[in-house]
Amino acid sequence: MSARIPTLDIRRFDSDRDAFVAELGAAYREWGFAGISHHGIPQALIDEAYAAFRKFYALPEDVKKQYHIPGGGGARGYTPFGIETAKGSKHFDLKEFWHIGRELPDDSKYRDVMPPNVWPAEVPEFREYGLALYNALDALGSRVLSALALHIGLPADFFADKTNFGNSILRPIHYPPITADDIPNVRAGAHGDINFITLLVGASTAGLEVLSKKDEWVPFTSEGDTIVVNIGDMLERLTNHVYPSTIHRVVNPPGEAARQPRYSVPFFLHPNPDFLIDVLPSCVSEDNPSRYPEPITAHGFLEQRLREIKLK
Ligand SMILES: O=C(O)CCC(=O)C(=O)O
Ligand SMILES: [Fe+2]
Repeated sequence: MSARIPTLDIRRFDSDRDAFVAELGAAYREWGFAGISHHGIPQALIDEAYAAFRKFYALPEDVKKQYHIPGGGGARGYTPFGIETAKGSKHFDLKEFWHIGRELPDDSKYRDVMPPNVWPAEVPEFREYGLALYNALDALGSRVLSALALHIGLPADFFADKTNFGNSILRPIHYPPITADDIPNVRAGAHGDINFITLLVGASTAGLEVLSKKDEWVPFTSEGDTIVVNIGDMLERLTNHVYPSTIHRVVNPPGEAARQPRYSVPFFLHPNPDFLIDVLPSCVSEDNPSRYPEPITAHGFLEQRLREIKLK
């Protein structure tokens, strides 16, 4: 495998399925990351959503803080600068962010663990474009999961009824300009994502780095319409590490470039809260015995991890 993270054209999932699934599967086994191009999400939607998110972050701090929900674990609304801290890190990340969750009817059985969204009144279009991007990435994520399922001998629709009420989050992030010199903090400390898979749209400003199997940091800046898609800890656990949740970080740019802000929008695709993460039999072998004899619900796993990153 080359020292470059592959990018694949997802239209081949329809036109050239077997080869596409094999190549995608190989990329994820090696890197836990791949680029996905030709995904069909309109650039206009991505641009409109980014414009709305930027407008929000340009608001005064006291206005933004009105949308912070104390004790809410950052699940919905705004989380100010200086809170999230990568697991095991001494220094908080240099970012502020917003969480958009799934829209559910109030009588949904998942309502107790998936609270309603909040929306910033100052940016009325935030809701429309945020939800449209949420739904588009949810649909794209389902296609990637179909390919990942086929590659490990599961039916293409294996994940459909396990993610249809997934506790997924769209997270517009703002990394403000860095004005202080010699700070120990980085924009995002080295971490693995918690969820099934993450789809990162528009990571076109440099900074994202992925830890290779040789323990080398490999920059991954997407080009054109490419969306970066990586495996999270829940899918790593379910697949007994066949699909690795790869450590990544966002580094501070050198010199003057640090004075530029960075925006990015990951979509964390989660399973349904009551999905039981129990190692798949097809991912257990003599060479790779089960690493997790005890199953755990997706919600139980999430709670544990939120405490570790200081959001709970
Ligand atoms: O901003 C980025 O490019 C990556 C963000 C990230 O890794 C995360 O929020 O989990
Ligand atoms: Fe991440």
